[in-house]
Amino acid sequence: MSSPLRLGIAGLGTVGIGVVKIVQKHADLLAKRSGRGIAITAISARDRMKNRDADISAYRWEDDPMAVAQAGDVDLYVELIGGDNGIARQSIEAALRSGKDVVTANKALLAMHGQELAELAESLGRVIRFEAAVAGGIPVIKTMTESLAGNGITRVMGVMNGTCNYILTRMESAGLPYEAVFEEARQLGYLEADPNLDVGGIDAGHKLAILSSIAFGTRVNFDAVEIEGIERVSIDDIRRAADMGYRIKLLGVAQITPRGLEQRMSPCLVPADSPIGQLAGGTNMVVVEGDSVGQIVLRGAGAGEGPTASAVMSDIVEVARGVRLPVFGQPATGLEPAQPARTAVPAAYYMRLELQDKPGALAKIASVLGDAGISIDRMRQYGHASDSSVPVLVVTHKTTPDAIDFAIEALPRTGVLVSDPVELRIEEV
Ligand SMILES: NC(=O)C1=CN([C@@H]2O[C@H](COP(=O)(O)OP(=O)(O)OC[C@H]3O[C@@H](n4cnc5c(N)ncnc54)[C@H](OP(=O)(O)O)[C@@H]3O)[C@@H](O)[C@H]2O)C=CC1
Ligand SMILES: N[C@@H](CCO)C(=O)O
Repeated sequence: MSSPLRLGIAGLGTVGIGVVKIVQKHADLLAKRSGRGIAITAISARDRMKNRDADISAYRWEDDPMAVAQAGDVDLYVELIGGDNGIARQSIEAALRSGKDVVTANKALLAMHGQELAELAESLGRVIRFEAAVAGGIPVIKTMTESLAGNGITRVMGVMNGTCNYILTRMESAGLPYEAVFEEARQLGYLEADPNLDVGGIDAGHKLAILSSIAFGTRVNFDAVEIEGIERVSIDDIRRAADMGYRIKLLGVAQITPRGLEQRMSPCLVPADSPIGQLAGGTNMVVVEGDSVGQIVLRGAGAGEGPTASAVMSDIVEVARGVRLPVFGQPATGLEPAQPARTAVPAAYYMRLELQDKPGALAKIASVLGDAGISIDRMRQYGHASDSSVPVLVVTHKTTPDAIDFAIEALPRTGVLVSDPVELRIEEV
């Protein structure tokens, strides 16, 4: 057997300690599968005195991750600190320049600076692997770069933020408003330190931008992702959508169109009986469509110690085996800058309107939709919300986002709405 692969791990939080535990628990199995031992030599985190839930006394402690990144007795630098810049980025660059390969779970960093890092790594003959960065334990990066390498990818979509999926499914099952479930998620420790990364759709947008790059051979471009979070999803919409056979999911969709690359992360309605509609709690799902393979559906835990460390370990074993792949599946210098395109693919839409209960109100709504070129598929009026208002639901036939924008702007001018109209795209999944 060749000499062991020596790891330097920076970041000993949820994921870092998970990796330490697997290295310790499965030393023999990992050595057999890799053809060489896997040994931790150096570690770093902020607080040396913290109880780590694993015995780390055998490893050399460094206060500064840069010392791990540049250590002579480290072959592979495992960055599990996080953050889209700062020490995570500096230490990865230092490790590459010191002749080390890198494994990371850092989706924010890859979404923001993936292209520069990939070019640096490849110019130095190094690899960066990041299976854990998208959908935690689900092996989507390897599936796309390796197993689907023979396919033209036509569409990638999925639910890629477990916290948002937990909030949305819990709102429905418990009949609780968004604010109450958000607080519950905070108590359970599901939210990122900055909760807006989760509920604002940013974390999921990072993941979608990474997948787009691999799928379409384009430079990762997070700024071009159209993002809307789940904050405006109300319990009313969840109930009404359910009545009509739908569930609301924070859904990411990326596809190449003749106008350019569409990437959007937004709350959408999906059929309740579809695989995505059935996805409950913190679970993730990624759907990839290829021109030869058809549709692939991957489902599993998108976060947490075990699942995320499992994905990190798969990268470590890949490096130990001597597998060397370009960061985004093809040489970084050959990745095309994609023309960003605003979503224009037509879809059906759900609209919830709170109307004054008076003669002619519905006719005015129908007239605005007609003027916008929107055809109504289904319309349902509910019991009175108050003495003077009534909720009306509309499901449109397929129409364009531009037509919907036109209608949403025009509807308040009818003078029959008692609150702002709500519209959500219905995605075919
Ligand atoms: N948690 C999850 O389920 C998932 C996480 N990820 C990604 O994995 C990475 C790690 O996440 P996670 O383990 O949850 O994060 P944690 O917050 O649990 O851990 C972060 C670790 O980094 C250490 N750290 C922070 N700043 C510094 C610094 N300046 N110098 C040295 N060490 C530092 C912390 O030290 P100390 O412990 O002393 O405070 C801690 O050990 C992130 O990129 C995250 O996005 C990806 C998928 C899922
Ligand atoms: N905050 C993320 C963690 C995993 O990336 C989520 O909820 O999915």
